[in-house]
Amino acid sequence: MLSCHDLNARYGVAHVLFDVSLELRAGRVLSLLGRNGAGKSTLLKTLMGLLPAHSGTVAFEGRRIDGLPPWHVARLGLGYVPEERRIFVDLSVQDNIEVGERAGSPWTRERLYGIFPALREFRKRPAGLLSGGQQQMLTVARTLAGGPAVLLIDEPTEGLAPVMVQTLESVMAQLKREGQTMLVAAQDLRFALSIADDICVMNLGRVVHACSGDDARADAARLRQLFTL
Ligand SMILES: Nc1ncnc2c1ncn2[C@@H]1O[C@H](COP(=O)(O)OP(=O)(O)OP(=O)(O)O)[C@@H](O)[C@H]1O
Repeated sequence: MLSCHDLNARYGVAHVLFDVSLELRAGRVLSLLGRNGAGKSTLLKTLMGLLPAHSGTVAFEGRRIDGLPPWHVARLGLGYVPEERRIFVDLSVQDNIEVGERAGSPWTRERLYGIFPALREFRKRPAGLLSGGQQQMLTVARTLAGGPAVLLIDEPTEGLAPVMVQTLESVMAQLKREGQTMLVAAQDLRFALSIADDICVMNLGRVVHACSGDDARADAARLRQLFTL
């Protein structure tokens, strides 16, 4: 469904992604693991067209999308939840979701409220009054409201209290059960393993290991080693 091949990306003269290739299949969750600075965020930005690919290709549903502007990539069906939560703090929770809504999205507001009950409860509140974890949920819900075929999420558990991490984990598991295709960048090995069908480990801008989630869960110690290279 979404793939890249020999992707290279730079910030100015700094070469950050090196020949990255991966494939995300429909209905699956790919966890992109790597410690700080491994290149996960840069990869998501490059897939979205927020950072131009220096070389290599990105394809979505059989069509080249590298070189397209981010709004076009989003319209084709890629939804991006950046690491920093970009909610409209003065708008209500409901209005924030409405901003993301697109006609024909399978993720109707009622369905989203079913998955994120706290958002239903606080729907009239200004979004700026939500906790960090609830703001993270709102960002995910707003992106889903646009009906993305693929959801790209950057470090969803970063900076959240353990109880919120658990909530988010069960939300992501439910999204997965409902067939949402996802690419999830994470440093949290336990979280990444809990939802992954497939795993890619990045280090210093390269994919250093790729395997199935089942293989990774069977030998988490080896994965931890690779991950901390
Ligand atoms: N805007 C930028 N300009 C220059 N270098 C950058 C920029 N953003 C990131 N980098 C560098 O690119 C490399 C990859 O960073 P990236 O943020 O993609 O890693 P990451 O795996 O997502 O880690 P993190 O979890 O810290 O975001 C790092 O060496 C980082 O310092």
